Amino acid sequence: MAAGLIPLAEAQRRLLALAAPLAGELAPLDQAAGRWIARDVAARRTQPAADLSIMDGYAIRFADMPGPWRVVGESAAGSLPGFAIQAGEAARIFTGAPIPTGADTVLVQEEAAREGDRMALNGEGPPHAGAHIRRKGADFGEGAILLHRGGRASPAAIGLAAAARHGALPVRRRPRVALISTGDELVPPGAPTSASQLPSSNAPMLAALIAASVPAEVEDHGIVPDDPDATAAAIAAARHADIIVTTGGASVGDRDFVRPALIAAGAAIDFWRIAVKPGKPLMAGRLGDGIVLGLPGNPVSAYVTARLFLLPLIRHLGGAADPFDRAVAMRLAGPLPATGNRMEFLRGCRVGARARALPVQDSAGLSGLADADLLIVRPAYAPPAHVGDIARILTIA
Ligand SMILES: Nc1nc2c(c(=O)[nH]1)N[C@H]1C(S)=C(S)[C@@H](COP(=O)(O)OP(=O)(O)OC[C@H]3O[C@@H](n4cnc5c(N)ncnc54)[C@H](O)[C@@H]3O)O[C@H]1N2
Ligand code: MOO
Repeated sequence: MAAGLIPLAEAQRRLLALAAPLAGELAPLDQAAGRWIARDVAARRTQPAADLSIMDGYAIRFADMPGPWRVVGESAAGSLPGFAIQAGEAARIFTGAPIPTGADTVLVQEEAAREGDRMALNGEGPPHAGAHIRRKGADFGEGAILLHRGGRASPAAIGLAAAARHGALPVRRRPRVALISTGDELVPPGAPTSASQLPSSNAPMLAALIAASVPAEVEDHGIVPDDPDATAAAIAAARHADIIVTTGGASVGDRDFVRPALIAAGAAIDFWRIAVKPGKPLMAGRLGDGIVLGLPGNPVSAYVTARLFLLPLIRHLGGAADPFDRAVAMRLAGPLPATGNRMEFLRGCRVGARARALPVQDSAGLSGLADADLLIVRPAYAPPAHVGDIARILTIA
């Protein structure tokens, strides 16, 4: 591996080792969605709570097939039938209604002919005893562990929690993320620019990436000029955050003030510079109770390192058991050159079921990043790849 550059997996491991998941709190279901479960959650009821009809029709005894039957009552969702059926009797029943005692099968109404309290078979009838009944406890029983610590409160998990009589869920606090953009050349998005200036695109891009991906409270601390005092002041103003993210000023130039400013503020830098392209000058460390993550200034480098480090760190602090994006395998639609001493993340597009790298791979090229719908992951020191070879892919939403 390249001298001094930390391999991706080691850097990711070291970053997550810098801090433990945040405290848990009980959040109402609408506040819990998308966050991670802080402790196992058990069902507070059995679902269904009784044997229920899956269809509109008649509750019967299968032994009485093929009828006819005398209809002796009705069962609708929301109340328990206060009667039982005997031999030769049926009960009108609706979807979701409890099965009366004595009945063991539901005959769907499309296969029944009714006249007054007489009902006869008008079709094939139920195939077996127990047909069209959802059994008590078929979904879950009271006391069963339904949601596990470290799992995500997905939309389905929120529905499951509600069904299990939980109005709130134990989840981790949302990480607070402070974004600091550094560079004399930067102006706020939308402001006029001269030939020596450019709009700061990293903070809005990162805020949007976080909003689309993970639960977090994001604060944009704006643009800081390339100046040691201004950089120190910006870091001091962001110290309450769980994660301070800087972009730019992370490389080796004389005007790269972020690392010295962090060290002066008391940060313990754990690593700097990784064997990843784009994204080499990534820096990570601890500052007080928080984590500082210095992303490169080049916008594509900032995006890629945010995907590889910032989102997993937010998930880790947020309590996720599995904080990393999973790569999927796809065949290549075009050849790729050999790689050098860094692992590469190439911007690419789907071509049918295959992946093709875009022709220009500039780490400042936002139009290419916006066109891309995937990143092709290439190991360091890989030989050229050919059409049809299998590659690892990270998707871009
Ligand atoms: N002699 C060397 N020079 C460079 C090296 C190196 O190893 N030796 N590494 C290069 C690599 S790789 C990268 S990536 C860049 C990253 O450097 P920095 O993180 O210090 O970033 P800056 O120099 O401040 O900016 C780089 C580039 O990105 C633009 N930028 C910065 N912030 C923003 C923003 N918020 N929005 C939009 N664009 C931004 C900035 O204007 C620069 O053009 O260093 C190489 N150099
Ligand atoms: O690490 Mo840099 O992002 O390759 O341009």
